[in-house]
Amino acid sequence: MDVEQVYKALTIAGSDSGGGAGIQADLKTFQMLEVYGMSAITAVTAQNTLGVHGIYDIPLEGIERQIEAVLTDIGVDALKTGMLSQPEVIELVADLVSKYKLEKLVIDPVMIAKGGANLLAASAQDALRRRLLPLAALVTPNIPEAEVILGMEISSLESMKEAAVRMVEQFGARAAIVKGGHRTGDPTDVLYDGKQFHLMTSERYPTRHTHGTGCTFAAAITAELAKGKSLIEAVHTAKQFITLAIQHELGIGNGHGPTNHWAYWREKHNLSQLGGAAKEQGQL
Ligand SMILES: Nc1ncnc2c1ncn2[C@@H]1O[C@H](COP(=O)(O)OP(=O)(O)OP(=O)(O)O)[C@@H](O)[C@H]1O
Ligand SMILES: Cc1ncc(CO)c(N)n1
Repeated sequence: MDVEQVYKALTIAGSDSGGGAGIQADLKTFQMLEVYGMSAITAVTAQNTLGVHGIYDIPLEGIERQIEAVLTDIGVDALKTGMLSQPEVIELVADLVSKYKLEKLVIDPVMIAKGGANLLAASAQDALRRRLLPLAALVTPNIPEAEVILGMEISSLESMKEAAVRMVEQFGARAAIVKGGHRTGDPTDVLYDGKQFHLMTSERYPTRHTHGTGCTFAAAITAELAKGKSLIEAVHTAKQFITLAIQHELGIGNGHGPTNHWAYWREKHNLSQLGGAAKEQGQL
């Protein structure tokens, strides 16, 4: 029987005890896209679907050792960053990405959780712009994050395009995708790859269960890049992955619940979907 190659991806991010965002969302996504997932935890959050109840930063040395342990033995085909919390963590990640010449770096510039908790110190914004963006193969801001990074208002498709171009031309990312989840109507994400725009629109599902959508989307892109897919192919697969994950919400928790990380795999294998949406529609 044929045996296929194993591809490896690393996430450097915060832990979400509720399992819907952060490290947990990333590892679930890597697994469902058949990529071997590894993690370096930057902060532990006590979190559920109702909000963030505590944040406990991991000492810098502990973060460095996790990343070095993975890189010096197992190696990575692609990596992503999520919640980096403090400016020193950004400096450390930038140093290690340069030291190990890691090319396939996806930066999800996580700043604020859906419930409003701050996941990136204000003092870290400058380090993010100065140190991390120039190393990014792709940066994946939502609209409020792009507004903070660029100091501009984004209220139209045209300004989303301008924001994506500025991430590349002014801050040195090789590509940028500005996500449209925070606008009304069917969400359009704007990708600028340094040469041209690619617009991706999906149906908007009217659900409150969108906790961790950004993490899941960026993790899916990272997994596909790890397999050697082109940026455009990776983003298209990730868009399908996140759209199905939102469509087939699990209906877990009393607040903003997680997305369904099984949905893409189950659709691909022609299996019926798991979850709360089916229950509400009377199918269970
Ligand atoms: N209700 C929805 N229906 C369909 N697609 C959505 C919906 N909300 C967001 N998306 C899509 O999900 C992806 C993630 O976008 P979003 O803007 O929600 O990220 P985010 O704000 O960084 O997420 P988070 O901070 O919760 O992790 C994008 O492709 C976006 O278009
Ligand atoms: C740990 C963590 N990372 C990222 C987000 C953003 O969704 C979150 N809520 N929690």
